[in-house]
Amino acid sequence: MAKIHNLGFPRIGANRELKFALEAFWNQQNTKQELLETASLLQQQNLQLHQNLDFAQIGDFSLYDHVLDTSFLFGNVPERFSHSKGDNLENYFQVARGGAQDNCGCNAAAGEMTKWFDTNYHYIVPEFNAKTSFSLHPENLLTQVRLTRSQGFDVKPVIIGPITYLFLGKSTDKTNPLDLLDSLLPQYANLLDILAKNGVEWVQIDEPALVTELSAEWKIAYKYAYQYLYERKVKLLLTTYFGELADNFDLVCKLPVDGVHIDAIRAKEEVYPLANALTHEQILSVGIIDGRNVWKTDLRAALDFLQPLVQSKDKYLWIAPSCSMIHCPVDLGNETTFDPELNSWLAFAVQKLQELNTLGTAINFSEHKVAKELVENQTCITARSASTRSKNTKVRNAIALIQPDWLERSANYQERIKLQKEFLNLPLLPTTTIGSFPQTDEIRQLRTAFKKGDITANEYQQAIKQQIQFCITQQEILGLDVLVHGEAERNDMVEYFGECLEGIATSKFGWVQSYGSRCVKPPIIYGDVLRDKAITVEWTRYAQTLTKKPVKGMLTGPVTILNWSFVRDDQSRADTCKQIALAIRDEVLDLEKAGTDIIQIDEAALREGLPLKRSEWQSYLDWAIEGFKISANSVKDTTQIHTHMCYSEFNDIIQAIAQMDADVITIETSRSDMVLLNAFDEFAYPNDIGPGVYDIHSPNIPDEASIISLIESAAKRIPKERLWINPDCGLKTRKWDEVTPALHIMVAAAKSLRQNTAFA
Ligand SMILES: Nc1nc2c(c(=O)[nH]1)N[C@@H](CNc1ccc(C(=O)N[C@@H](CCC(=O)N[C@@H](CCC(=O)N[C@@H](CCC(=O)O)C(=O)O)C(=O)O)C(=O)O)cc1)CN2
Ligand code: MET
Ligand SMILES: [Zn+2]
Repeated sequence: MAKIHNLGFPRIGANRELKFALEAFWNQQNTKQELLETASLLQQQNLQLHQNLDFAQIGDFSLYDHVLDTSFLFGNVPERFSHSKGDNLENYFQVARGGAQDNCGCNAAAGEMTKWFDTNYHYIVPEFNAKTSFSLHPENLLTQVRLTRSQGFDVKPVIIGPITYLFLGKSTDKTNPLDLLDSLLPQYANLLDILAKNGVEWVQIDEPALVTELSAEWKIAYKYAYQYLYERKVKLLLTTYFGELADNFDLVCKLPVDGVHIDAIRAKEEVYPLANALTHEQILSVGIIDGRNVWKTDLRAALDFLQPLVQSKDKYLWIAPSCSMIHCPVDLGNETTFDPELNSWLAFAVQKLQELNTLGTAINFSEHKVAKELVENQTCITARSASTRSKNTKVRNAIALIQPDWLERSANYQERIKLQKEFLNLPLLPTTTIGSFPQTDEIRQLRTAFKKGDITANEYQQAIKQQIQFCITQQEILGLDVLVHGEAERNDMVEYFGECLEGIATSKFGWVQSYGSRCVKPPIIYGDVLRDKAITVEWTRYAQTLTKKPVKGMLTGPVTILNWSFVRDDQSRADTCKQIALAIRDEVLDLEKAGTDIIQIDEAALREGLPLKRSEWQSYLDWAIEGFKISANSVKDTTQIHTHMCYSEFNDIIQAIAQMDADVITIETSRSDMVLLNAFDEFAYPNDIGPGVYDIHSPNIPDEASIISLIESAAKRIPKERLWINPDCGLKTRKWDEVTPALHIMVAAAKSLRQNTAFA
């Protein structure tokens, strides 16, 4: 009998119940009690969905972030929060969101946030330094163990493994995180023993760092750590996901654990070799259902793939999704707007659990028992591959006609920028913003009313135009130099383009947690991508009629649309990227025709999309950069192309960024005190740069002196003639009463430097 199990389930709720409960709690609109009740209800609902599995996992639920939970589990709370007067939960949210008073009475900065491997999920980065010590706080986990066991489930706690935990953290001094291993391991050992005492047999210990390229010291640390944890009273299932083990394959095979989970979607070729390399009694857990995408599993193909393992591993075979399903929307059953054909191609988390059950029954009992499910599944799979819906001749012909000279601007940057400066007549240190202005409740409610049919398209458009007008007026008053329309018409920078392009579907409830209470609805790219009509031109044109200052056209780039969507699995990402690039190119050229002189193409996810293994970077960068160039570089020399990237660290890809040849790039630098600009300086990056001068993720209003000092510090690295002044990122998550004073101060700082003869 093979066991079936899950690695993790979405916690946000099918209707984002957790998001609303959290935000109400933070706004003091509900009590801690109410928040915890919602959380416990969601956990109960999730538990019921796991009834037919061999285990119910716990520890995958989190009120904010599972990495932050791990930091609290091991007592690793940054020192600046140690004076917090609140209870444990308040303290937890302070680390997540900032705001508590630190030792000197200042607002303590939130823990840094960064993306979880190559997903669009963001975690709170553990902080380490020479003084870091660990202590065990397993109470929450134990409560879950007891509660779940009392309902008759076999409980499998999920914890992040010690090496991945250290790997994900950052040192705030020069301490090597691995130096902390000796003090961390006894706490893990304690935890495992306590879990054993509470009736736990198996613990899932997540070590996704094993799919990255590890240096010798990290490999040694793996051996050391698992030797240390060897022969505890619980059994360990070492879970790897998001890619191949590659160089770490032998290492994993030799670790003294009771079982290994492998991602059979992304590391399919390694599954049989792993089966052969493990001892017969070691569990092999095969992640056969894609936890990162929304396509229905080909159950026949899965069964055929598993069959030899069923024979050879017998009861030592387990079956699971490839990774935790937190990266998947919750329930396809809630969707009402997909047509039946598309709907029949899809599976969200709830449906993936059903697929898992079907596979389990087929393997453990007989295929007869699930004959109906298997036939239905096969019908959908065959129909999808035969469908003409995913192929569009118009798109394929257009791709064949791409000319090499579309990828390069006619004149080089030096010549272009001269023309643009004359044409646009901008001052030294031009001020601008990254695109979005506050997405107020009013704007969201408008959109919801429009989508529900409570207001007409015309009423909606008029109302959005009023928002644009308000936004332009505010920017005029603030004295910004290059304006934006504010993106009020967009629910999200990626979803919006998904809604407007052919070959891409958007869901109604397909929410996926991005960080904390913030969610996204990644579009579903199911076919060839076509832009059959202009998307942003009318909004931009309208905004430009309201002002004499230039209004930047605002687009999301092809790589970012690709990386933040669910992507079709029947053609390469590179090919899909090229199709989106053509669609964006058409939009760029239409904007230009409509008189837009500055066009920004956001590539926030370009760097984020780098493969986990460095050896795969170049081939990704080749097609990603090509995609950007196709979309951007066919414009006239006088048209100024901007791009924006958040999430820092450009050192290792600066050459690729230079190849994009955007006239201006705006980046996130304020939190690093402009140190990130060193990459641009050392590489002698030639084009204009707008290093973010204040952090939009914080509600704090920056002060003028600190902005001036950041600009001066930037000017030491980049000639001032090439500097732009802007915030770090878009302002959509902020409130107007935060944005107005902050931008006022930013503009004042730029003006004061222009007048300062020592500077200008
Ligand atoms: N795709 C994507 N990935 C990204 C980013 C990004 O901007 N986009 N930024 C980075 C950080 N991630 C972020 C992710 C989400 C949000 C965010 O603000 N999300 C919003 C949802 C945005 C959205 O789709 N809004 C809908 C609103 C839907 C809604 O909530 N409507 C209410 C209606 C309001 C009412 O009637 O009261 C409801 O349905 O209940 C819209 O504007 O149309 C949220 O969670 O709150 C911010 C940053 C990295 N990854
Ligand atoms: C995550 S990058 C955001 C870019 C977008 N133009 C905005 O201002 O919101
Ligand atoms: Zn950004």
